[in-house]
Amino acid sequence: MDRDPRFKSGDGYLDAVYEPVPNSYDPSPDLFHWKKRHWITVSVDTSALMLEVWSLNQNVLDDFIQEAREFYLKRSVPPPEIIGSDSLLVAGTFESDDISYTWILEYLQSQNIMTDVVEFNFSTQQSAAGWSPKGKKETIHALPSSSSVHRFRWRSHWVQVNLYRDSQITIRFHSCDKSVLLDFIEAARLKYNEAAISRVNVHLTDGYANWGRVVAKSRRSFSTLILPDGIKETLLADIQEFTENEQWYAFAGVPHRRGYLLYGDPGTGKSTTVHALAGELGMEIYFVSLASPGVNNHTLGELFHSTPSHSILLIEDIDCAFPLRDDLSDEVASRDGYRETEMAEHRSEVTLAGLLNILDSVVSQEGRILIATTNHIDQLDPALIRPGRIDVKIKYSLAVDAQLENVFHRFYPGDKDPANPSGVQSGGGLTVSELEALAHEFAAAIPHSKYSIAQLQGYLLAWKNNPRGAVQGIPAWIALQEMEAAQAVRRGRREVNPSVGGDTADTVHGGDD
Ligand SMILES: Nc1ncnc2c1ncn2[C@@H]1O[C@H](COP(=O)(O)OP(=O)(O)OP(=O)(O)O)[C@@H](O)[C@H]1O
Repeated sequence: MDRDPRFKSGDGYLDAVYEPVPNSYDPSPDLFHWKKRHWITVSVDTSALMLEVWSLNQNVLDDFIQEAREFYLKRSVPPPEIIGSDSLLVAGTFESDDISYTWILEYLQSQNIMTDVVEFNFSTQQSAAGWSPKGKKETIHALPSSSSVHRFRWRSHWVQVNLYRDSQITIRFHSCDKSVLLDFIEAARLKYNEAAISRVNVHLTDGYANWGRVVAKSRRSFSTLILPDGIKETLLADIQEFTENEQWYAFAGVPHRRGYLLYGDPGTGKSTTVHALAGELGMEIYFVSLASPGVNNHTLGELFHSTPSHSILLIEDIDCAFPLRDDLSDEVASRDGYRETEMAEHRSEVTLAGLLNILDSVVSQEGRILIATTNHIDQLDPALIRPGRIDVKIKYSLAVDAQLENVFHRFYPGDKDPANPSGVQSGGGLTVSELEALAHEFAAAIPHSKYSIAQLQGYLLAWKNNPRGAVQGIPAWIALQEMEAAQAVRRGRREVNPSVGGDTADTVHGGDD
């Protein structure tokens, strides 16, 4: 008897289909009493199973199949391994160069499956993905080695996971309902975002135009950023305003993109700002260095294109990428011989024209936030930093008054400071007003606009828990800095002109007169 399928596939499982019995079918049947009411014979051969219900009521067979189906759905034994991809079951593949791979990997990790795995690949690379020894700080993490297969129950469905080492995950559901797969992906994405609240993910390029490895860094509080008043608040508000006003951009016919340039002396907090901003805004950082091998106009275009919106594309030290003009002229080169050598070392395959094209390109993601950093804004071509490409420029300077006091307070917050609930670094047993006075003294003893926060932090690290010592040690430290700076200048001169050799060279010059 050939009948239309009767069972609905709302749960995603295949419908039961009634087929005519083949002529050659002749297995020896088994008879059993179902529900103490109906006799059923079952005949099984290698390819088919035939049921005969000893009743004139056709519903008995339907009921029996329905019950078998429910039994199958609820069973605790995993279904057989699914091999190949020609099955009717719904499947999804996640490649390691896409962020969804990380969502799925971390989600699988959180589901506490793969307990039967005995072969691992270990890595000490910083990452949130992978299995770490329980209770230990994540210094090492493991992934099941190549081609492992795992089956587990997710919500009411059986799932099969094929993990191909570091490159691909395939998920197959024992269902043909696509929405189950989409629900699974959404659950993984939400879980990932939840966990990301305490960290910032930095995506790095794999050298072949793809975003590859993800480095998870712990989130840096915005309050630890020490900048002159108003700078960080203004920057944060500007980005928030940008992300919330997509419709305005569409209405005004302006591409929904924004570029920021953070420029200024080394160690003044440019990279730290990007890191803290990403944490504050719940965004991920996509980091590319234009001077990296393999990064050229083509690969950079691809990377721009595949950077998701609502994330930060960070280009650090953008000036290292190319000389002032693509054709570095003699005039520019001779202006600063030292710089010429530095540029030759870092010469990028990305050209200025190429970068301008990419920045303006229509294939660039909408909602893109680009942040570039440089120590040498004067080396950048004006075309690169015109509005539309770079909309906001922020200067980072060496530490001034308020910053000096601020960095001191960060190191010695005082035991009772509410901003220091952990009490990690104390105020050395001093009262809040004593620490205030020392912070003033510290700021007064250091010349303004001469040292970076990074330098000062380096100094203060040597005086952990000893704020008085830190203030008293300042004159000696400054003397040391000045001596080192003078030596560096002499070394720089020698590199440009080897005939100039510190004290000896001065004497030679003296002889020339
Ligand atoms: N303004 C700042 N606020 C808080 N920490 C800072 C600040 N400036 C520097 N630091 C500290 O100094 C270190 C170096 O800072 P960062 O890398 O952000 O400097 P940078 O301006 O990006 O330097 P470069 O131009 O050399 O890349 C970081 O560890 C950071 O903690």
